[in-house]
Amino acid sequence: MTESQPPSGGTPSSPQRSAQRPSAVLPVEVAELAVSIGLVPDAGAGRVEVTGISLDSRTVQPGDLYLALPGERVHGASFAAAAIAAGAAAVVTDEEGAQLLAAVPPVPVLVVENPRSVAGGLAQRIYRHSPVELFGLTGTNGKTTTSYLIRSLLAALGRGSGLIGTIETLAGDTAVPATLTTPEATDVHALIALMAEKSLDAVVMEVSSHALAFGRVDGLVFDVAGFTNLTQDHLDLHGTMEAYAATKSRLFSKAHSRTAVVTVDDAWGRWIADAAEVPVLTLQTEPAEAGPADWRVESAVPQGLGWQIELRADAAQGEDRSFRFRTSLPGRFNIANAALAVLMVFASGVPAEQLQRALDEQDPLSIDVPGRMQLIGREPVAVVDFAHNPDALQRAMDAVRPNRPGRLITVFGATGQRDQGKRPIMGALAARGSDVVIVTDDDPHDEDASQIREQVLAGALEAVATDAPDTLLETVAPRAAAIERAVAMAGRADTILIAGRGHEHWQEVRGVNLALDDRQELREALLRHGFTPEPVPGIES
Ligand SMILES: CC(=O)N[C@H]1[C@@H](OP(=O)(O)OP(=O)(O)OC[C@H]2O[C@@H](n3ccc(=O)[nH]c3=O)[C@H](O)[C@@H]2O)O[C@H](CO)[C@@H](O)[C@@H]1O[C@H](C)C(=O)N[C@@H](C)C(=O)N[C@H](CCC(=O)O)C(=O)O
Ligand SMILES: Nc1ncnc2c1ncn2[C@@H]1O[C@H](COP(=O)(O)OP(=O)(O)OP(=O)(O)O)[C@@H](O)[C@H]1O
Repeated sequence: MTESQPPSGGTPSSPQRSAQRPSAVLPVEVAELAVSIGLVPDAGAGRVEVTGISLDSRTVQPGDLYLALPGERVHGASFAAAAIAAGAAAVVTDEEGAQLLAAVPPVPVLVVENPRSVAGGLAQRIYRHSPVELFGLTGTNGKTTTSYLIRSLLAALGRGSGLIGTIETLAGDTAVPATLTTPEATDVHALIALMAEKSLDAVVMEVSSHALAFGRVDGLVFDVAGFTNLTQDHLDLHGTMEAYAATKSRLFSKAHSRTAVVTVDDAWGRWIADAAEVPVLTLQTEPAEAGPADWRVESAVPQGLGWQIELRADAAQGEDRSFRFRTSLPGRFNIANAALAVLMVFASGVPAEQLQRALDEQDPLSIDVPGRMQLIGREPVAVVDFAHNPDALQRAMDAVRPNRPGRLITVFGATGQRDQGKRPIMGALAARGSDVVIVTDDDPHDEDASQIREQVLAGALEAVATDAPDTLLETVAPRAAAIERAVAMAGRADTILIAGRGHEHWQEVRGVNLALDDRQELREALLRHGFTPEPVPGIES
């Protein structure tokens, strides 16, 4: 099965502010919603009904409840008039928002201390839906890959599932590019209701640490929650690794899950497993880290670009049980992703024999995941990968490093307005792990791109000055030109790794989304230099 169509099958473009909603929502009285958030409704509110909820005036539909949140940049109440003009039937805000509402608005206004904290509960009440099984994944790296693997495995078991994640939301035959990894609570509940309406059996979703910090999954209880790993990222939001881990661990509280599978290859995984309030199956995939675990990867033998894997239950589990399966995905880390996918589906209650049969007969873990270790060329080996934090970059380099004569040429940059501390670390890792490093732009957002490059380069230069003296460093600012440069210097025996943007079709520079797709650029550069690229699903040949 291949999932690498361009989202929506349409022309790749910037993500749209989309409001995917179920088609039929029974109206709910504002008075009932007011009571649910601890307010005493005034007399008029009972007669007003709502059929949807949005926290963005630009996605308000007639009959919506508009949730006016205090933002980092602006208060949502500034857009209440626009929301009401678009058909909002009522507004929920805080004291500050209420002050900002210009005249007396023509719709009921509910005032609460923290409107974000009521978003999930309100959305849940508005979009009541029939039950669907929920799989939720958290961790620094591997969420997207593992969620595609779970979805493919569920399909092999004859179960249709929707997907909510970094790349896109998939609801039946509809694919919409994502703006956030985990959408806001208002949109998450609408999406799940839409998927239930489409008679999907399950929803697989990525739960970012931002989602847990900002209540985006409030009101959701995952039947199976999964943890991949925790390494440095997002410290701009969390401050410390301890705070980052504590935020992740909220997924494993009784409020958010029923059962869990936790990868315990790193100490943070052990910490998450110990802190969990729900029953946990622990999974160990790195043989070197042998410690107690309910399940462990017994063997992983390279096969093609991927792996043949055996996953075995610890004897203490009572039964001699194992699963054998293949994945075509390269890189040692994909052993962990594949094993987690299998165990999460097993933990959902699928009988072991049925699961093994689906693994044997349909090879469901051999799929393409857009922009994740995607092979664009074989001679030179040319790979696009979404690695955008230190651990992912290290693992991506380890996965593609040539075991033959030939150099590793790594092209990457760092994103603006995110965890600045990781920039020099990634520069140093790249310099130590590659023969040539080309520092370029990623998503500078509103930051000065040249300063970001300098911070990356500072780490790389330090590594060259100390323990990587032979590594060649270059800076080529425009990303397309950096890819061209990498291909221009490559011979057939070399390997090119383009890290960072993966599946994305644009680059955000000062609020403007500029069209750019690493896979397309790399493909075209290979052709220009007389190499033969691989066909890439969703990318024009
Ligand atoms: C840091 C963060 O998460 N910020 C989120 C926050 O933005 P903000 O507080 O700056 O909002 P604002 O621009 O001040 O606007 C205030 C309010 O007015 C509303 N508004 C604004 C403009 C308008 O015309 N109409 C309108 O109604 C906004 O929807 C918002 O509710 O509230 C917004 C609306 O809900 C979010 O879109 C926004 O996410 C931004 C886009 C973002 O980039 N978040 C990233 C960091 C994020 O969440 N990433 C994670 C993890 C990714 C990973 O693992 O790599 C994710 O789950 O995607
Ligand atoms: N299990 C893993 N351990 C470490 N690195 C991984 C793992 N899985 C994937 N990676 C690396 O991380 C990159 C991102 O993978 P993926 O998109 O699956 O993770 P993610 O958690 O969804 O990340 P994000 O939330 O940033 O989208 C991959 O391109 C790869 O380089």
